[in-house]
Amino acid sequence: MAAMPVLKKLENAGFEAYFVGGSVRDLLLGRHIHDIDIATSAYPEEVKEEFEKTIDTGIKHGTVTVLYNGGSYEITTFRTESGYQDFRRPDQVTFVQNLDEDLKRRDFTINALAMNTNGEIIDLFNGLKDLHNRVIRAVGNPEERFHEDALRMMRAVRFMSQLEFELEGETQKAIEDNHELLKKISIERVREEFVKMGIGPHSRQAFQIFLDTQLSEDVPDFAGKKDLLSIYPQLQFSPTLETSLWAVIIILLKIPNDNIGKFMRDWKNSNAMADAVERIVELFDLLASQAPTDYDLFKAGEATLLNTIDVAHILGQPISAEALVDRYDALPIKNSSDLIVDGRFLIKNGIEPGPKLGILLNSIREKVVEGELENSKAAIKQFIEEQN
Ligand SMILES: Nc1ccn([C@@H]2O[C@H](COP(=O)(O)OP(=O)(O)OP(=O)(O)O)[C@@H](O)[C@H]2O)c(=O)n1
Repeated sequence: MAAMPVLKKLENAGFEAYFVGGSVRDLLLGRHIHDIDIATSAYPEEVKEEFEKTIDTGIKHGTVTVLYNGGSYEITTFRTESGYQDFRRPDQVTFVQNLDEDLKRRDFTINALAMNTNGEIIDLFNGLKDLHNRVIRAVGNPEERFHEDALRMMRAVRFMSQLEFELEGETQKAIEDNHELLKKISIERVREEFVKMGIGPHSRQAFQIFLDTQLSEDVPDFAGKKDLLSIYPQLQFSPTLETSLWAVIIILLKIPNDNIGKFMRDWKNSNAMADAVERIVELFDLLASQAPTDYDLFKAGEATLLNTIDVAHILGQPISAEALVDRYDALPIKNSSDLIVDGRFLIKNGIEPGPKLGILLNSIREKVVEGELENSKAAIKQFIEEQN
């Protein structure tokens, strides 16, 4: 790891230092590491003495950002948090001289792992076992962890979705019992976790837990809308882009067109995001008003990065995967680039490369566009054989 020299530098200066949190978890899962957090026994002033380029990111909370060898590292003094205010951020930070106390204050076992300069993992709460079994479990008493920071309940469902993990029973129960604490959390912080959940690979499963635990009832705009939102976990495929996620949510919640801008602003989205989402919703409105063909659904899916089946589902015209696959081959084409075959297909079917091939391909395209020939490999193959 290119970050190792940073740990070694702190160690050489006589301090303890460990990689902690998400980077250790993601390293062990083989995931991309985007932020490297380091916990150390050194106080912020001592960290600053060791490195030339530093930024006082959160000096009161013990965090200094260090720029070293082209990388950026958040170095935080071992700490516990005591006296939480409004179930939000720690009110008071107490620096401690050992790693154990620091790890104890963390949210989930898989986020409470540390790694030292020898690459050894410090695992006080069986985080490795939970990583292996793909489980999100609160460190220690889940109620306490959620009272310290209620956002952690959203983080639980976000990690489920992002990492494709299950939620451990006691942790889930504590969310069910304490979901109302989420009301205290700012929409900006909720938004960040909601979006990560919504575009993660396991978002439908996580969304189901978001609804089942009643967390959704404590989120503005979602309260009392469980019935409408319950379509989301039934989608065949989940959004991979923020714009698609918001469009799906707005369509499911039946937000009137005039209110989309306000809804997007209330959720602290940018104007560009709001505009993009409005365009997607307009497309859905258009389709809903004109009995769309399979082709329209397919193209709308392409435009919104959703699955054709989901586009149909969201429009209230459910179609099964089997039915769609049966009809897929026969989709009429409206655009020449949608032809199901190309020159290589003609060559494979006995047409010599050359001008004749080009002419034949053009005439196939014209016939398909005119609806005289089915856009399927079988029909086109038969047509080629008839021409030869
Ligand atoms: N409400 C929170 C937020 C963070 N943490 C701890 O601080 C670490 C870093 O937090 P953060 O950067 O927000 O999340 P990551 O776990 O690193 O995940 P990612 O960066 O992938 O979002 C977490 O791993 C966890 O140990 C916590 O205990 N409670």
